[in-house]
Amino acid sequence: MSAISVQALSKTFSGNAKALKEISLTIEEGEMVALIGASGSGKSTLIRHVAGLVSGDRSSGEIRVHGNLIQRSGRIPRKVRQHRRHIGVVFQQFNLIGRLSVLTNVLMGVLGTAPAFRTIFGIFTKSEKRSALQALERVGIESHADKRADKLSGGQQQRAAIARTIVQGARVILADEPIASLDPASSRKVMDNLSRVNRDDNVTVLVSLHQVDYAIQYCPRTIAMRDGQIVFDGASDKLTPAFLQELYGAESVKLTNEEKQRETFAEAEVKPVNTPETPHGLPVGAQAKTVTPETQFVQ
Ligand SMILES: Nc1ncnc2c1ncn2[C@@H]1O[C@H](COP(=O)(O)OP(=O)(O)OP(=O)(O)O)[C@@H](O)[C@H]1O
Repeated sequence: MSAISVQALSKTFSGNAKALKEISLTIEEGEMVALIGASGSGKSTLIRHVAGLVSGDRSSGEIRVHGNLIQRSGRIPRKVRQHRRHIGVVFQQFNLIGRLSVLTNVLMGVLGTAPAFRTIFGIFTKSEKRSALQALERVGIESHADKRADKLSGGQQQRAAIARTIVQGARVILADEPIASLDPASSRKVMDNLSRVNRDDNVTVLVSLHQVDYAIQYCPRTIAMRDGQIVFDGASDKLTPAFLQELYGAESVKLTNEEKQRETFAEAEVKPVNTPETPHGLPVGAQAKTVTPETQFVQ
């Protein structure tokens, strides 16, 4: 049985052109797959549909995660809550509740398995706390357990979000641009953690990335999207410079000042990933777009 199966998924937002056009894909258990594509190509929309947060068009087929129906013909069944338990979601931002401790945020992973009153009042068992601490240890931030979540750096917050998926017991992690606003050193730590959970726990990971170099380094398989369609699905090392230039077009050279500064800073601090100079026609570690709050979905 596949970990993720998407059949003929289409999505039309009101007043907009189709964001997804008859997308079909299958991801097997234990795979780590990158989702790439220019801004607006449909990556976030696809991830949110797989997570069961958004429903597709009526004309759509179905989405299953580990055989469980997430949606069919644009309808999300009520039972989806049960199935979402096994799906960990990591977003670019807003992953944690800032005023709560890091440990409590990670303990939120037991939501769905513990009785509602316990999670509402923040009553967790010793063994739940122990497993949350162990998860924090696995992602290397156990010393921050008692801090307010909003006191952590962006990269540490992402690692806490990964720890939460571990506590949740997620069999699939959907990560939507988890490193888009991080410097290369933090990005690498987040990707290392995702990769470790994938390798050690056989958790399937689908991660959308703007940094093609990270996709190639961390994900054996890449799915590339353009205008709501899959235009490449295969081994990441088969991506060619010509294809990537075409995929990103002018975006590949459109770096903001902030990104340029981050790159300059990063070069001084750490060696970039895949050191060969722009092997895929993109600046090393560069983001192929500018992320703005407007590009985020409202949950
Ligand atoms: N809630 C929404 N309402 C209307 N249109 C939307 C909505 N969400 C996304 N879209 C549109 O759907 C298309 C795909 O957007 P999506 O955010 O999935 O792309 P993306 O590849 O994730 O881009 P980015 O990398 O900028 O996040 C875009 O044209 C976008 O404007």
